[in-house]
Amino acid sequence: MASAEKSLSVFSTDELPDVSYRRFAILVSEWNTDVTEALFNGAYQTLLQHGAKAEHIIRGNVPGSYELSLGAQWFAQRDDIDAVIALGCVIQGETKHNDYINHAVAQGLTNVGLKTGKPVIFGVLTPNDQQQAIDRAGGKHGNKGDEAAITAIKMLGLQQQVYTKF
Ligand SMILES: Nc1c(NC[C@H](O)[C@H](O)[C@H](O)CO)[nH]c(=O)[nH]c1=O
Ligand SMILES: CC(=O)[C@@H](O)COP(=O)(O)O
Repeated sequence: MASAEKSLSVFSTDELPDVSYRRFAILVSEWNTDVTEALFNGAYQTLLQHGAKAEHIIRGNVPGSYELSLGAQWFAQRDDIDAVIALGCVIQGETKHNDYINHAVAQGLTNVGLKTGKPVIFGVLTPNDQQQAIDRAGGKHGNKGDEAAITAIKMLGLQQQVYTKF
């Protein structure tokens, strides 16, 4: 289902876990900052709205989305971080550079999650143009930052369920 058919900011909040004690890292790419700041604000506010504490949320900036994977690994390896949200915006350019970035960061973030066993959320927009990015960072299709925050919360709930013995 394309974002155009489903708002990135509309989701079921039934059965969300208590995250008042959970600690989150939010990584933000410094490319396309008008977009990534909107993604950050969406993610940050959504975490607060669903029970996370401001003092339990740490922000880190990376030069570009390609660096999100290493930044995520550094945070995810910390004992006091429960989940990492990686935010970026890679707009298609004239060459295939965006493809290489997107594939690298998608695989890189996946690998960090699998290696650490912690939720590492892919909050990277990969639009064809600036308008598509704006539409997904608080525009007509919602905010992928909101979606990334809810995804982190839901995965922590699943983790708690899985590791709670009968
Ligand atoms: N063109 C975009 C980039 N490019 C920079 C890379 O992410 C990386 O920082 C560089 O290749 C050095 O390793 N990054 C974005 O996040 N968005 C873009 O549109
Ligand atoms: C992916 C980007 O937008 C940036 O690296 C510039 O890309 P290009 O050189 O292909 O226009």
